[in-house]
Amino acid sequence: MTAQLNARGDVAVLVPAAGAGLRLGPGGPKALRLLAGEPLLVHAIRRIAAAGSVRAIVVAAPAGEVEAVQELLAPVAPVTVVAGGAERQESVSLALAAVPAGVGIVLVHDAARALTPPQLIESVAAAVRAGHPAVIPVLPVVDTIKEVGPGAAGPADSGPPLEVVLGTVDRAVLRSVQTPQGFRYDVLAAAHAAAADPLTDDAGLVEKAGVPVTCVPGSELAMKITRPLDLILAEALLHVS
Ligand SMILES: Nc1ccn([C@@H]2O[C@H](COP(=O)(O)OP(=O)(O)OP(=O)(O)O)[C@@H](O)[C@H]2O)c(=O)n1
Ligand SMILES: C[C@](O)(CO)[C@H](O)COP(=O)(O)O
Repeated sequence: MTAQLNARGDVAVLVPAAGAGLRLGPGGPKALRLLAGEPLLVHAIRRIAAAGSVRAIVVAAPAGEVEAVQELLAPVAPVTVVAGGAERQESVSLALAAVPAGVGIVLVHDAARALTPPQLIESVAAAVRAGHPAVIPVLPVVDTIKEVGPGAAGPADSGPPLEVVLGTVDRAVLRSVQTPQGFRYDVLAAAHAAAADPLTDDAGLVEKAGVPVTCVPGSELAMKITRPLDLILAEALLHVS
């Protein structure tokens, strides 16, 4: 059944879904790869549409797949589909240009975080609504983190030189960053308009503009499906998400 979005909602969600998924290996664009028989993008859109504040969804699809993605998502939820760009940041900018007038809050959410619960979408939106201009979900870093550099070359037949440790970073002040990342519409639009070099996330652009970015607790279910093992983990998580 097609989900209905909330016509009185104040949130638009941009879904960058145009990546190749090189780290996942061969098999076509990542957003269209199957998880339990359905494309990752379908899993992601279903969960976004279940978040009660969402009024509009704009998907940035791989350039050659716009019509196919429109057909794929039509039975899932009402979405606008645009062609994405060569970099994630460009895909987000192109989707931002298609946001309907009057939306106050924009969330940017990776299709690759396909199992993100609607509650996380709502908690990010609520923090923006409460007055924070930019909000990101984060998790603590669970491994010990080392700074490394190139080591000295070993014996001629021992392969490339191994890295050496330069120091141990204080992980207590580090966070692993997820999506959805939420912004006041004007803050995100200004940050993208001023963007020079591509960055890996939208909060990075907003930081550069000097706007404070606030953290809320993330979710293990919002893991990014990046490498082949992640697909296996995601399949195991489906019954709890
Ligand atoms: N040109 C791009 C690159 C990425 N993305 C999207 O940004 C999200 C996060 O990117 P990532 O997981 O790094 O995806 P890929 O770029 O596809 O992965 P890889 O680097 O392994 O190719 C994904 O939903 C991806 O589809 C996008 O819309 N447009
Ligand atoms: C936006 C993001 O998901 C935050 O963790 C991430 O930066 C996406 O891109 P990456 O190239 O996989 O870092």
